[in-house]
Amino acid sequence: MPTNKNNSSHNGVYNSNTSQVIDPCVLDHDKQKVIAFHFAKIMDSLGLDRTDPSLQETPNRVAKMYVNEVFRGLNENNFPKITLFENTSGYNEMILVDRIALYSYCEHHFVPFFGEATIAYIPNDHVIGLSKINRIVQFIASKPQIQEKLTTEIGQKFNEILQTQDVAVFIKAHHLCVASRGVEDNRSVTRTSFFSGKFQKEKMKTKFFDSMDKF
Ligand SMILES: Nc1nc2c(ncn2[C@@H]2O[C@H](COP(=O)(O)OP(=O)(O)OP(=O)(O)O)[C@@H](O)[C@H]2O)c(=O)[nH]1
Ligand SMILES: [Zn+2]
Repeated sequence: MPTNKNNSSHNGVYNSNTSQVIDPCVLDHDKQKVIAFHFAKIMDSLGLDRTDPSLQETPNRVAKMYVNEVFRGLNENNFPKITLFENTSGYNEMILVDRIALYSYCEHHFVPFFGEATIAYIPNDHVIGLSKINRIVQFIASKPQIQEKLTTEIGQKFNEILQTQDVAVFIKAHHLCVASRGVEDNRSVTRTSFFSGKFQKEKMKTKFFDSMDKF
């Protein structure tokens, strides 16, 4: 264990700027500070020298990344602003958005899984702004989970927002917990899908898969 003047052995919140440990009761609302404190402990347990200038800010950096970025989907207040338009043209065919970049985290190992999502729906009274589809997918992906749950949650969220049962979701992802450790298979890909309403019919599933970009 390295010796460290920033002392992680106290039961409190670590502040790398002041090198002080703060009573956690004072700041228990502040997730970032609590996470930084505990991440500093993890680093100490691994024998990392947190006095190294390159590592000094790592606990705060990781905490900021967890709360504001990669796990922002845990806080519903971060849900993106949604723009719906009246379906004035009476469009009643499938709308499909393909190749949506997706980054999530495996809840078992806390390492990323990433890939692409395809979303399709048949509108009722409203259509959604296209970029909002990407934003919703990215928001729901931004938390620790398994791919199956992510797929279902995205499908159900679009059912709710678009007020239509006719939704399909397909996700293709690489899991770093499979690729970079454990079985160390960096070739295998996991595919999951969600079908509701008309998309449960074989004909619509075929249409959905035929419309997807094959590359
Ligand atoms: N179904 C499902 N499993 C996942 C997902 N992400 C990771 N896993 C699996 O979760 C399992 C956790 O298994 P454990 O045996 O508890 O963990 P482990 O000892 O690290 O297992 P290995 O990865 O086989 O080394 C592993 O088989 C992972 O591949 C996911 O999105 N869906
Ligand atoms: Zn995993």
